[in-house]
Amino acid sequence: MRTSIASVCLSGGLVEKLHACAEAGFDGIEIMDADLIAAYESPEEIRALCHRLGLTIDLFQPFRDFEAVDEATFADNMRRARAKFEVMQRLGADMMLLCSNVATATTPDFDIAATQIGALADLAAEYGIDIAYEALAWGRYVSDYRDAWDIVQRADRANLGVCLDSFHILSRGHDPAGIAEIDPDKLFFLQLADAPRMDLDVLSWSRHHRLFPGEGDFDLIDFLSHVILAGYRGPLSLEVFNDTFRQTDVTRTAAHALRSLHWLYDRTAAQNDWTDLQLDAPQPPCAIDFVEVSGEDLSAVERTLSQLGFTFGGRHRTKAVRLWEAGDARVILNEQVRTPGSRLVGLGFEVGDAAAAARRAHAIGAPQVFRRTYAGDYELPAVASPDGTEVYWNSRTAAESWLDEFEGRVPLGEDTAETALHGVIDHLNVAYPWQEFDEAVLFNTSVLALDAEPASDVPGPRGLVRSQVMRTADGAVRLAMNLAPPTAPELPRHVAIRVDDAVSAARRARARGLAFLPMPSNYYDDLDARFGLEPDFLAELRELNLLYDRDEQGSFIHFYTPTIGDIFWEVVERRGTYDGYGAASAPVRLAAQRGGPLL
Ligand SMILES: O=C(O)c1ccc(O)c(O)c1
Ligand SMILES: [Mg+2]
Repeated sequence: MRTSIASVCLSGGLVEKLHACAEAGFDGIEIMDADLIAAYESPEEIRALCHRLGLTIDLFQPFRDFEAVDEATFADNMRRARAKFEVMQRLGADMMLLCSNVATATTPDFDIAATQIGALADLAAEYGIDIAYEALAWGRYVSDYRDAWDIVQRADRANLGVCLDSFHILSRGHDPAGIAEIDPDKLFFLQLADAPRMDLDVLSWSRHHRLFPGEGDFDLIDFLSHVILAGYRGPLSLEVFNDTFRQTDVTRTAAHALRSLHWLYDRTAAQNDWTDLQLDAPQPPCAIDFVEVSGEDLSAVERTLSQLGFTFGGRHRTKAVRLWEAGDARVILNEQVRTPGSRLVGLGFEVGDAAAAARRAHAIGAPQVFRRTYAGDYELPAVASPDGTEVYWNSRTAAESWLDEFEGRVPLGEDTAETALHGVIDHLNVAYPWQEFDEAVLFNTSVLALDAEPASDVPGPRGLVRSQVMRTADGAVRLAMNLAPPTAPELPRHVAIRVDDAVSAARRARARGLAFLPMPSNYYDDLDARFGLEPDFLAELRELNLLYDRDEQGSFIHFYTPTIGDIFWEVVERRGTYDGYGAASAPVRLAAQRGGPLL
């Protein structure tokens, strides 16, 4: 599989973009005319640079508003075309993308369009150039790839074919099954982009909101299957118009872009049982094994954990690292760093095959993390997520476990076993700055093998907070992602522990002196209005600062600790088959965290 990327996906000048693409490992590039026009380097210099970097120029694009026009416009369009063919010849580019006319077309007659495009192809042939005709979703008379193919057939030139772009096809809901009808020799080029489902005019949607594969809602695995089964053998090229990616670090975006293609190709090959599969199978995690918090002095975190009912799980035999446990919820406190505060820096997953998970992650391009280990320590393979959080995998068994590295654990006595907190890590909640969010979604899909739930917007005191949960199908692992508002890029992270009885857990925590995040009294009046709760139950919720939600599947009781450093803790109880996160209470919680009387 050859990989390519349109220069429009990246930020900066053309030379910078070419360097970033080569460094990331792309095979080729689509050069956007606008990027060339704005460059001080001549076409010959760009050609030489691409050659030196080992990049092929797979496409020169776009050429616009050409076909189905009146005679005078046609003559001028041919003059324009000749000028661009001359530039392409100097560049050494041998395929031009022709977009369907969105502005100047005056006739819906496909024969006229075909005659004019045929003349363009004949002119291109003089320069040894191929024309790939693409139906833009908002084209005036041609907005469906099947119509573009119709016109290409009518024109019938050897150097004329179609360019398929997943955005234009899937945004309009056109069935990709029709790709099988196209002569494979006429499948000249393929552009791939994902996008979130949106209720927006298709032009704005395309120009601002395209995403890399795996980050949006399109079924690109199905789409790519159709294209490859139809016989396409050209490069897989990314064409993602997105305001964020055009403002972020070009090297990082290029690397991230290539990961999205590797992921897409791997999943498509796996779905079709193609035997040239090179990557290990994804390893969806079975559970969150631990979270790791670091800081030079974590005594305040330790106090909160102990008030919550966590018990001391031992001291690492060689490092300044301690373990706290609440049943199967494990927190590692790492004081080996010299940074103040406390940060959630790592998490561990239990998986079927940790080595396979790590091999796959590295093949997709996730950066490996090396941790200093000592003789007898377990080697947990790990990668760094885009925000720097370290993710560890382990196929822990009763016989062999990193837990054995901890000494001095306090066994639970008869009395403490009764009152200690006992649970599992239900979910983590992490906020991302706007420029890192989509990259994090792709990481969670491609490297961690999690699936995205539909995104939603939660009203917070500083505006809507985009919220997206990524999880395993069985819900055993859930990562809740928030898009931090630009004014608060460092929103605290939180860890939610699931227990069987959150009310008792809250009572015991309060008896141990835990300060809860206080909820406004109005919140409880509203709960009563919404749910008509038993007076005693409502009083208990109010007394303990508990939050509550209910839907057809069940109910949800939970509470929060105040924030320490940039982390806080949540205790949750899911009743029935409740599967949410108490979204209706989130605005109140966010407001309480910002202005609550104890903070
Ligand atoms: O938005 C556009 O104009 C545009 C241009 C070229 C493309 O390949 C495309 O998909 C869209
Ligand atoms: Mg396109």
